[in-house]
Amino acid sequence: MSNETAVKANKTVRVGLLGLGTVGSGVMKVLLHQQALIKERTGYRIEVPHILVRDPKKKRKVKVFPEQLTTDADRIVDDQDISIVIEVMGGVEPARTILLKALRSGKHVITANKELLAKHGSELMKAAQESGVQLLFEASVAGGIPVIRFLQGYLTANRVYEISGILNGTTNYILTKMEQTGQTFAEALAEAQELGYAEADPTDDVEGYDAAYKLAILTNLAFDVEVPVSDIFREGIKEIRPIDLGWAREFGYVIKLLARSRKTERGIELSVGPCLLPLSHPLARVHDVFNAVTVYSDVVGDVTLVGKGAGEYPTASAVIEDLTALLRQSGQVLRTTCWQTSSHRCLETESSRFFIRFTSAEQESQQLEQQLKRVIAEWGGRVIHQVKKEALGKENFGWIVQNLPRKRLIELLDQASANGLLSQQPLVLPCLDQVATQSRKLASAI
Ligand SMILES: NC(=O)C1=CN([C@@H]2O[C@H](COP(=O)(O)OP(=O)(O)OC[C@H]3O[C@@H](n4cnc5c(N)ncnc54)[C@H](OP(=O)(O)O)[C@@H]3O)[C@@H](O)[C@H]2O)C=CC1
Ligand SMILES: N[C@@H](CC=O)C(=O)O
Repeated sequence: MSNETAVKANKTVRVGLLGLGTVGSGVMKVLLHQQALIKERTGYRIEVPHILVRDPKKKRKVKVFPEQLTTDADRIVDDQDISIVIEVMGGVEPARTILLKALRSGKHVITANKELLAKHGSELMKAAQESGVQLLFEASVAGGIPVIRFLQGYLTANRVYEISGILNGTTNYILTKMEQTGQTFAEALAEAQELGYAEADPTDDVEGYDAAYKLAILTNLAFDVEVPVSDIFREGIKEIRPIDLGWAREFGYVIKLLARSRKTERGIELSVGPCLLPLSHPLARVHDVFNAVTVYSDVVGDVTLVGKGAGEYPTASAVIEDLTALLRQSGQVLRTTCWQTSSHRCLETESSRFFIRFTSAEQESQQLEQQLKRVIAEWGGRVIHQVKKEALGKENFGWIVQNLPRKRLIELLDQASANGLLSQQPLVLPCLDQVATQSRKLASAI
């Protein structure tokens, strides 16, 4: 049915909503406030008869009728008049079971749940394909940025070689606040939670799991491989201190939690972790809750998409885009070649420069500095930037070391620690000075 015919026929579509937290409330508010616009553009009026929640008595951020709320998922899945289910409840179970049931009973599914997709995407996609319905998930990666649609629907004649991006809003917000306002990690995290950016368990954000789930989804779409999340090299930001952010800037860098997936001759390099980006890097200016994804492909070259990566409205916007795409019947044009398993090797991203921060034990500063520099030189490495700061009789050192692999640096610092020369856990972070040179080389071969 064309939009015009649908408008004339006053068509209504009934949607079941699973979850009424940050994202669910945003979805309801957008459906309410943009009702006329959505109807004008799709021809449909949208009704949400049932919303699944855990606690119907809880105070809500959006006005809903008590009879809309339910704790029984079957009221949605078994309702023949509901043709689309939106899942914004999070977690693996019971979301997985409910969505499989919904797909198998012929309902289209829209989800923002990256953990579920990263862990059970192939199972859900198979159920959708077998039932001839759509599984859409734009909101699962980078909030309001249309990166899923870009990978599924735009790069048909391109081969993607690399994806790198800031995929977690909470950690980008924390790092930005720690550097720009001097807030502590705990203060900045509390603000990110208050603003609705963080996951129900913020460990997922700060330990890099959330970004790893998103990277697994993007890798799947870009390279047609199913990557187990456990194969992704992952580090979080809990060890980053304001001193690291300050020193990085002194050396001409900014620290970001970067997610990277890169096709190489040896396999796919995948990593999520804090790293130093040169201030001239396109992602170095992406702050606060903003996310950015750069996709390197052979025909189009580099494309960077930037936007808000978390929060009520940017995420709701992506959910509603999936919904309106379904209503305009444009879901079918998307490539569905995702979640195919093929052989691949997951490797850690390599780097030729590392930032190290270490603290001497009392009275050991000089010996430590000399010993580390001697061993670094013996192993063929070089300290190219250095700074130090004394505090309470101990010396904090920040160095940029060139030409030594991470493994060697960790070995070196572990040895110093075993010899009683260090007083705290040291930090080792890669510097990403070169942007996708491998991809550029391959791209130029076409
Ligand atoms: N927040 C964000 O910025 C973004 C979130 N996402 C994803 O969207 C999803 C939702 O996130 P968010 O809105 O922040 O989460 P919230 O924790 O704010 O909301 C979750 C909602 O789901 C309901 N719920 C959770 N578990 C159950 C259950 N077992 N049975 C019934 N209801 C349940 C909760 O009910 P009740 O209210 O009664 O407790 C709540 O309404 C997650 O997958 C998240 O990763 C994706 C992009 C951005
Ligand atoms: N917790 C996530 C929410 C969006 O995916 C984030 O901070 O990016």
